[in-house]
Amino acid sequence: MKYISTRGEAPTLGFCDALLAGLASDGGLYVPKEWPSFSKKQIRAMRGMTYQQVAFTVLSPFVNGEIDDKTLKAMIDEAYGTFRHPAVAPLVQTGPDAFILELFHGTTLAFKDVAMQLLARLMDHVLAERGQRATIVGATSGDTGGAAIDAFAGRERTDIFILFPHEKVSPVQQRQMTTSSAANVHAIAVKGNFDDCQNLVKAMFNDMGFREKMQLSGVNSINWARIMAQIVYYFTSAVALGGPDRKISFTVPTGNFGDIFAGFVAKRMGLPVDRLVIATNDNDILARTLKTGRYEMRGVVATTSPSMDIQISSNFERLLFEAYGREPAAIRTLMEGLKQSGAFEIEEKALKAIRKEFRAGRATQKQVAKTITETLEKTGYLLDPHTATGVFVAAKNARPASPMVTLATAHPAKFPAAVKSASGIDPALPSWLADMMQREERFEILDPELATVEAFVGQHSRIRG
Ligand SMILES: Cc1ncc(COP(=O)(O)O)c(C=O)c1O
Ligand SMILES: N[C@@H](CCOP(=O)(O)O)C(=O)O
Repeated sequence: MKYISTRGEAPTLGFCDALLAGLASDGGLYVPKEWPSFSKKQIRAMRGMTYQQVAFTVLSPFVNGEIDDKTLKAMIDEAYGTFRHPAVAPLVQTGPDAFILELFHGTTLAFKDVAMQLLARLMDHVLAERGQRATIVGATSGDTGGAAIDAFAGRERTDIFILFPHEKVSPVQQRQMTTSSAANVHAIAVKGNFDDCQNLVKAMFNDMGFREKMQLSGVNSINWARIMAQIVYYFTSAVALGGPDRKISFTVPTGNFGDIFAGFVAKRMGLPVDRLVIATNDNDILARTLKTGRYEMRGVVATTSPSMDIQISSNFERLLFEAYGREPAAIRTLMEGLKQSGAFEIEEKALKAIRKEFRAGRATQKQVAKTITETLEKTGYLLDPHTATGVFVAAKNARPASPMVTLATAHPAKFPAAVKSASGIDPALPSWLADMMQREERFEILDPELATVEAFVGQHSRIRG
């Protein structure tokens, strides 16, 4: 399997090189040259497999033998051995056809752990084999940062720098990033929003001198391996509900479009998926885009689901690439428009292709709070605000007698203020995080300027700038 850039001007890479590259050198995102596919018989054979076995089956075609099977299996076992639920990603039924896919049983209580625990092991392995080191830079609206720091803390071959929006993440999210005692971990509070953080990370990658000198690598979902690992739970959950012999719908709380893009890939790989529903909060750029065909940035508003307070939805570029028939020139034009004017129009044919695959809806903060209250009253299930966004939108897009799975992307204890105000319940942190709010914090506050951030990374990475 080879990997190509959505902008068509970066070298084609194998799996291990794409893994270390993160962003392509032309500013695009790597995608597999073709989608591997499974027959119904092969998908049926996943019934009764463990999560780890399905992961190996689904990921193997992407890794393509660049890591031997025994080593890959061991990494998968170790990564998912860190999860606190034996099923890794269990399903909970909350209505006759309504299901919640719990993706928060990892160490930092968000779906990011699913991919990040594997990514850290994959990177470590490839760097060790090559005798290389890497400087990892990442942007977070709250969850990716904690998951990445947990997965990479103390690793000998990597230094990790996580940029988060100052005073715009929940206290639990912040402390998951700022209380690590590992010397290779650096949390940076940027005076700006998540889009500023993400733009700074992309700008560091696009500064070729800095990129090469620091041997930059990325752990955001711009890195193909993140998406790859997230495809697995679409297969495990669909198969548990009778797939591939009936179609399952999924609603995904969406920000950077990585998680739902993984669902799109699962469908491309042969999984019978009925509806794929994008759920946004008040930062509804994706819902507006599907309705109007115009991707248009507006100011980010702070909501009770801060991890989805995003306007520049990176992985939408991967979808555009598919919708435009994998034509990189078209993607270059669209992305140039976004850079110049903060907007672009999607041509009719591509928009039709997107609308064929996706639906979208938005939940206001009031609707999110009401969904938390009512779901608790009706089912006894306590939702976090991101998942509640999904549950609200799922209800509007469900079909009678057809299973709808909403992805539960975070544990309610990560967002206690919003959860308590809607439900009256103060969700407790699990035992391993119980002293989190008492731990000492260590982080740097920086202006959102490329030179400032590069100088900080250059001074503190063990690969000296
Ligand atoms: C809790 C939570 N839910 C949903 C999302 C949205 O996921 P994605 O960015 O993959 O669309 C994020 C982060 O992006 C998140 O942290
Ligand atoms: N919500 C995310 C934003 C970054 O998303 P990623 O999936 O591209 O890493 C976060 O929690 O940081």
